[in-house]
Amino acid sequence: MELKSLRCFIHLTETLHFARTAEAMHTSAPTLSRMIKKLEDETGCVLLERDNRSVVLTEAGIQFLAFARQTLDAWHGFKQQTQTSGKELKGQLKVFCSVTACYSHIPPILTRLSQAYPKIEILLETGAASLAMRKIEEGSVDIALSARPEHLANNMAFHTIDNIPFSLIGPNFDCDTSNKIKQTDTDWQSIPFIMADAGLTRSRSDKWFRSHHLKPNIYATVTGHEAIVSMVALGCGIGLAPDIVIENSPVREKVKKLEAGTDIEPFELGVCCLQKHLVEPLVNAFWQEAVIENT
Ligand SMILES: CC(=O)[C@](C)(O)C(=O)O
Repeated sequence: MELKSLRCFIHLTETLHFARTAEAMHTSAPTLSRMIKKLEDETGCVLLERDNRSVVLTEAGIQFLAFARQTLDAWHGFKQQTQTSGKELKGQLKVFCSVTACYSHIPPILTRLSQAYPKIEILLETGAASLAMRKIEEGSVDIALSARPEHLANNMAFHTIDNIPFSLIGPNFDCDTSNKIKQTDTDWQSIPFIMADAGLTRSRSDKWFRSHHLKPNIYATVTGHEAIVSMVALGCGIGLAPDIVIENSPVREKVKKLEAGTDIEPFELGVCCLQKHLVEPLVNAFWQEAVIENT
């Protein structure tokens, strides 16, 4: 039985969707199907009832899910312990953050960590900020820098390292969008909006529209704050993005902050992992270095 199959099985019990889990676990739907079939052969049980339209966990599947979780936790614990030889920490730590956080917040943490523990190997994965929590929940990374979500799951540990304002931005050059903004009595509803697909930015954008009694005219829905800034810089519309992303963007000169967005609440950027992983030496080492930043 392979650990990867267990991880995929756990993920599949959450999505109940082969294509979505296959994509998230970087495999194909047929391979995932074979993996599940193999687990069923090995356990001698039907774990999931599936037809063309739905996937349902069986009673045996529920029991196997508990087994899969315990096995992965035990494996995690074992790896972390054996990697701690004497006082010197070594081994791999999977970290996730946005490309922006790689420039803005990760460098001092990694510098301190590598000075204190030169044998820790950091596997740094970058991606849309909105993916961080899911990556941690599904166990594909150990620790992440993330925005504090509106509802923090109670199995998550989160420590704030910075407070970051959001800004509403528009193009800083002559174009349809900037002309519409310039009009007296701007009709915000007519201006195309570059919308975040998920996460806190999505909910803050929805909230901004609601509080101004407007319906967004969505030009594009994008994943990743960096993409919002670059689409605004192309003149496609206006959008909401964290200041840190705007300031670190190579196209920052092409966008400007709009007064209309000054009422949007800032957010907390922090270090985040599963509560139960906080005791693991490598996770804890990273956590400590991230927390110092703020004290
Ligand atoms: C939320 C977060 O990770 C950042 C740094 O603000 C971002 O990339 O958007």
